[in-house]
Amino acid sequence: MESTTKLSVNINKFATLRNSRGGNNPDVVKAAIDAQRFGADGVTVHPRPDERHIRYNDVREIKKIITTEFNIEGNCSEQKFVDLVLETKPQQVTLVPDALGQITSNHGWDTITHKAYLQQMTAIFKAAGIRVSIFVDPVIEMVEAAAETGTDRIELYTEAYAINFLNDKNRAVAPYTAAAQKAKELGLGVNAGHDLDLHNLKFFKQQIPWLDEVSIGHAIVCDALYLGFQNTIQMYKRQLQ
Ligand SMILES: CC(=O)[C@@H](O)[C@H](O)COP(=O)(O)O
Ligand SMILES: NCC(=O)COP(=O)(O)O
Repeated sequence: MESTTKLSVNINKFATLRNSRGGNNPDVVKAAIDAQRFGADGVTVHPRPDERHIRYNDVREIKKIITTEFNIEGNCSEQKFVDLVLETKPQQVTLVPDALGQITSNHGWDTITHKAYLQQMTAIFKAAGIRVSIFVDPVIEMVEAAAETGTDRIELYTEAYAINFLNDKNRAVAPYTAAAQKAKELGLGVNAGHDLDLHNLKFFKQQIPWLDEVSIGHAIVCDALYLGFQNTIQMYKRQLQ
């Protein structure tokens, strides 16, 4: 039997648009409420220290209206991020090794080099009842070392898949199916995200039917400009069936 893959809608880009003009339009709390109303299985935010999109206070406000799953992504080397996660207690925290000022996420954790540190951080979040997911490239050794941190899940960084899908989808997905298979053998859940879209999502899910969750933001917001937010969310949900 195929498992259900959850769609968590990343609303960072609503905040980017709001911040470009000041004021509160679009309202990111409303975006989170509507995403859930329109069928999203969860809401993802990725606050960064410069608060250039989602602000720390947005996270507190969004937490109040979450009825599905709240996933907070970010770099746990920032104490402010750790404090925010422990204060707001989302269902899931995704640990992403972004450098300061990085335009968007561009690599996963080196779980071998940073294993002891990730063990320590994973234990802190799990003690607070928060599921932990570690953002990794689709490399078997990184998955194996992630499993030794005590994390519940990994999130596969899918930018390379999205780029290579356009040339050769089977070759593009091969490292991801291998990494996801290894994760499954090691008892880890598997999430995925970054540059997933209406073209490449269905094939990814077909190749990794046990995928637990995808978090998608940029493409959903771009598609919503033409197709509407509700319709877009429903279209993405159908790719995961
Ligand atoms: C971890 C990951 O791949 C996404 O969270 C990505 O970083 C989205 O963030 P931006 O919307 O800031 O690009
Ligand atoms: N974890 C990935 C995410 O939240 C959204 O990434 P993207 O769809 O904005 O590239």
